[in-house]
Amino acid sequence: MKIVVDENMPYVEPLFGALGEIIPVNGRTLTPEQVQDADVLLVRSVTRVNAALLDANPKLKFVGSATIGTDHVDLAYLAGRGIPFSNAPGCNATAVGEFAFIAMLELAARFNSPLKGKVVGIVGAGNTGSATAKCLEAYGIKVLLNDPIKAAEGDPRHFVSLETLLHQADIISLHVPITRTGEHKTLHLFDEARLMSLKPNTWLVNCCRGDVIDNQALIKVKQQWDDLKLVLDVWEGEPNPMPELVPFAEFATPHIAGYSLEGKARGTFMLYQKLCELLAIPVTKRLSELLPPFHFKAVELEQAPDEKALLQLARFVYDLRDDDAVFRNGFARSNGFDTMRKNHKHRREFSALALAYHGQSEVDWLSNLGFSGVGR
Ligand SMILES: NC(=O)c1ccc[n+]([C@@H]2O[C@H](COP(=O)([O-])OP(=O)(O)OC[C@H]3O[C@@H](n4cnc5c(N)ncnc54)[C@H](O)[C@@H]3O)[C@@H](O)[C@H]2O)c1
Ligand SMILES: O=C(O)[C@H](O)[C@H](O)COP(=O)(O)O
Repeated sequence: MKIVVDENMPYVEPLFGALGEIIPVNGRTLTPEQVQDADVLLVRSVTRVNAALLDANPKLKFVGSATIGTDHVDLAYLAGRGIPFSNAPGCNATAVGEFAFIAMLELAARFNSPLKGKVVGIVGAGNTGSATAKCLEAYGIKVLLNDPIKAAEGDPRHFVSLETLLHQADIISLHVPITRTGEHKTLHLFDEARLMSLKPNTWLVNCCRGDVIDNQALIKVKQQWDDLKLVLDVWEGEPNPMPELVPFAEFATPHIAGYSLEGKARGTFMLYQKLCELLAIPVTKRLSELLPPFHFKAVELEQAPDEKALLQLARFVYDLRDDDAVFRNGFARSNGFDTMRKNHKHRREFSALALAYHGQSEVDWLSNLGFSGVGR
């Protein structure tokens, strides 16, 4: 069995090695010739999976994408040909939630304006939006959710309209898929008019898809309103973000919000499980076997952390400033965006860090935030 795999997908060898011959490829430049005799194709978000790529392959048995988003895959085409497809919903939700939360803590520290006491509006209350809300609520932050689709489906959580959210939230975090048609389309959901309607001193975090914000309009608005603070992980025109926009972002990163080691491992593992199911063979590998130990065994707390100490703890796990510095230095270089993504030193999730403390009940919220081993 020939398994053609994006070379940026970790843990392929230990999971798929026994199932067939693994052929690593550059996902961004993958050609029909490279995939014409594949039995299995495993991609990430940079590969357009469509008729142009696959028409020449008569034997494909499975396509997997180790991602949450599916906007790069022509699902109707695969269904029409009867080729099973699976993505990895939720695989990197914790990573994105923690990324957004850490970004808010970083902004709070940079502008000496505590996160505690602010209201955060989350647009899109699926896996990543809910993971962000979980972190914020664990820390005692009021969260407003906007998701007209979930609301209409009868999701029991309380939802507000986008207008209410824009009016009441101090921070807005975007967690919608990119959709270009329909009643709830998200393409340029944040267009010039909506950006102009943001409250003074709003913080806007985008780690879903670049074109959910009209980036040209964002530049225009930022030229007028310096008090709008931006965290941008995703960009219109990836892998070539608008160079004028980058200096306007407080934190700028190359679409790596979901790049925790745990998230990437979960993504590959979910595809392994799916292929085993399709081939009717047992799942013999375990996700926990894949992850290396974290370099800090445990951190002992003398007292329950205040916001400054919480940021220090978060930085043990992931220091966003490092990725921001690398991005500013490298995004404009030829192939810079993709090179940064390829070479990204995958960070860990809060769960990798154990915390030790005498008074368990005072720090229960740190367990809810995701740290492990809290209390002793
Ligand atoms: N930056 C990254 O590394 C990264 C990582 C993971 C996911 N993503 C992106 O984030 C997106 C969201 O991921 P997810 O796992 O939360 O997906 P999800 O499908 O679990 O949730 C998306 C939610 O958005 C809601 N929604 C759709 N249109 C909306 C609209 N117009 N207004 C408000 N809500 C709307 C849906 O009802 C759904 O609940 C993905 O599609 C992907 O594009 C980016
Ligand atoms: O949709 C997703 O899951 C994310 O955007 C994902 O993190 C993208 O990463 P990539 O597949 O491009 O490596």
